[in-house]
Amino acid sequence: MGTSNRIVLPAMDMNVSEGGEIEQSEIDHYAARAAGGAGLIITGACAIAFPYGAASMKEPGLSDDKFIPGIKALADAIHAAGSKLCIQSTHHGKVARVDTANDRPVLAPNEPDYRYSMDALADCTPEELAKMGAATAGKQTTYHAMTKEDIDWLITSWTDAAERVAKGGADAIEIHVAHGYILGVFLNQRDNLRTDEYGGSLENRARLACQVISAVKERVGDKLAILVRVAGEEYGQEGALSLQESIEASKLFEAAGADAIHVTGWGRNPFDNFTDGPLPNKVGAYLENAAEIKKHVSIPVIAVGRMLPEISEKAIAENKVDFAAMGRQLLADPELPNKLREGKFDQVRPCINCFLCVGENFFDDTPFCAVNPALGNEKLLPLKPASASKHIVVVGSGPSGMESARVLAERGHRVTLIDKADRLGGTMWFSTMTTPDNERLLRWLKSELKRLRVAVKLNTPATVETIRALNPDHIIVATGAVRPKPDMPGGDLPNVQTGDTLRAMMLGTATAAEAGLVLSTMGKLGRLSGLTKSPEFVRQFTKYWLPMGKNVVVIGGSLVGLELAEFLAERGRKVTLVHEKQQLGLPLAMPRRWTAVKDNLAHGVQIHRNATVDRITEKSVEFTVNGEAQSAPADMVVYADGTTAAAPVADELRGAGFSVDVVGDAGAVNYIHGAIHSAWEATVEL
Ligand SMILES: Cc1cc2nc3c(=O)[nH]c(=O)nc-3n(C[C@H](O)[C@H](O)[C@H](O)COP(=O)(O)O)c2cc1C
Ligand code: SF4
Repeated sequence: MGTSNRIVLPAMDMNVSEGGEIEQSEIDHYAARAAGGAGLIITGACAIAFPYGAASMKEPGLSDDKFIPGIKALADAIHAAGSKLCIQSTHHGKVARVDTANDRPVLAPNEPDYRYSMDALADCTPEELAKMGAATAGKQTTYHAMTKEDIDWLITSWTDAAERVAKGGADAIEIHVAHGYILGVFLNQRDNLRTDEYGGSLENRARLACQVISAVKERVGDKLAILVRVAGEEYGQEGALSLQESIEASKLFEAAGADAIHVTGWGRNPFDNFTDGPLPNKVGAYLENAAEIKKHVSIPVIAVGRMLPEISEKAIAENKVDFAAMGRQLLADPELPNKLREGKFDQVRPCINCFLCVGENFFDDTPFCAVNPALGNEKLLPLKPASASKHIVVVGSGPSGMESARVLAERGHRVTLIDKADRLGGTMWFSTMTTPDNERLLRWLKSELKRLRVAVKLNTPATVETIRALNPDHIIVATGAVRPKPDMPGGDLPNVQTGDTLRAMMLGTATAAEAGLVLSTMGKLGRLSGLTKSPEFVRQFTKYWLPMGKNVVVIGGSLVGLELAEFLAERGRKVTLVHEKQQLGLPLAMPRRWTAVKDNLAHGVQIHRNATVDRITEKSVEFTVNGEAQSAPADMVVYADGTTAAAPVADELRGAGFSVDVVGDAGAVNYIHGAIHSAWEATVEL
């Protein structure tokens, strides 16, 4: 059931519209978010001049009447679900990869003089680089400085596109004046070096956007509301669009006929600044900019950028902004608005800010979601009840075990979840310390297990006897990976920890809260005199944190090692990261990987790539890079490599005659995304 409310689905391209035609799976995707209660659905970018100015050949087109039936089918589905439809309209300008792919010069105000650093690409695999460049392989982007005729063509194309949007029965059109697309590039003094009436002053730079807005208003203003998407600020380069300029531009857009301003953000370098904008790491990242713009216009303002429900509600109640757009959160849980309306806050599946969805955009691929396997496959929802209810035992309470238990219980099976540890969460519990967003997922999974009355038995190792006593019809083994000590000279020294021993150390005697306290206060002891009075804190601190010493060497710079290195360095340790490959941070999504590498360097982590460890001593790690022997001081060594899938218990149980499936890292190491997806696949039809 859709409804009128202040929650907006912002544009997120699905990359499925082959040849510009809106696909049924895309309609299902948006309709699910409308049925989930979002008041307004904004489509992903649609190309006004498709295929010209498109980012990909899978972007919906608005350039021909043949696209109107697709818009109509989408509008009907959204309206049937009780929501409103807005089509985002764009010309991608300098990021129009389709133009480069077809040897067409891309439109620009002028030949750009700004080239960004490509250093981050050193952390992409050859496969990723090939996929990223697939459409434009071997092609050189050339630019065409727009003439007055090109400008007239653009305005006409935009108004014709808007007319098709209106004929398709949509309620609104969003005109994109941000994210490095053509109108955003004209607005920016670093990109726009023109000396005619379209360059120079802010009024001149905003002229093209204003002309598009007023031409669209004149043609279809009685049928469509006009939203304008603008960056409240651009990050990563001095002299790029400032908040003050954005305020002035928004006033001009209002005067030109805009009915609402949608405030986003933009990082100037897609490799260095992507997690500043357009996809922020920070909660409520653009809210203050949106609030500031709202003070200067009289039309509604939409804020986006990790607008979590709690901050959205407050911001709207305080009249700071009028609407909250929630992108990734609605990918993770399309039912979020309905759940909030019904007071089921605990039931909202959280986005863990992993950037995997948008990572696919770099490859012109369809986004998938780490925590919502039904994204792009909405027909699978709601979950179908099991044809016969069985008793299923799930072994292991990491994300794959908990997700298996959740799906099975939701489908009507009787589920018992056992774990040898004394708490739920497996390695995810540990990862919540370095990656706090994972804590939200853990909390949600726990509360779902409670709601669905899954029987949880902790301190219960899976042996043939314990399982036999439970008498299950089927078993899901989700025991996670193993992390052996390093097989190298000195690998068994007491100063060497693996993910498993570190976890066991924390699990052994600390409660989650205590361990979290110890870790989160590392290095800040002097400022925490109140806490140091707690005997438990002193005990934990003395036992775990002090012996770690000042110098820590992390061996292995994949996902875990990279995040752990930053975590320790942030808390005052002198960290050296020794990594055997070139690319750091695999398999983190590229934008998050790039940021993590940058943050490690900013925190002073000494990074050695392509390094082979020769031996570990009680005080150092000796390694070789390009034939040169090197040494790093080490009071403690954390071995973050060598994670291996293994499920010996599955073989044992199969040998005893049980029916068994293996999910998560026990079957194939793929972290939270792999854990959730493999659990879903094993259970959605069981
Ligand atoms: C997979 C994906 C695709 C996106 N595609 C677009 C797009 O086509 N046009 C656009 O203006 N923004 C796009 N965005 C940015 C979102 O509209 C939104 O501004 C951003 O995700 C920040 O909001 P959030 O933190 O709520 O996700 C995309 C984001 C994601 C995650
Ligand atoms: S893939 Fe990750 S960032 Fe994207 S919506 Fe899902 S959980 Fe959030």
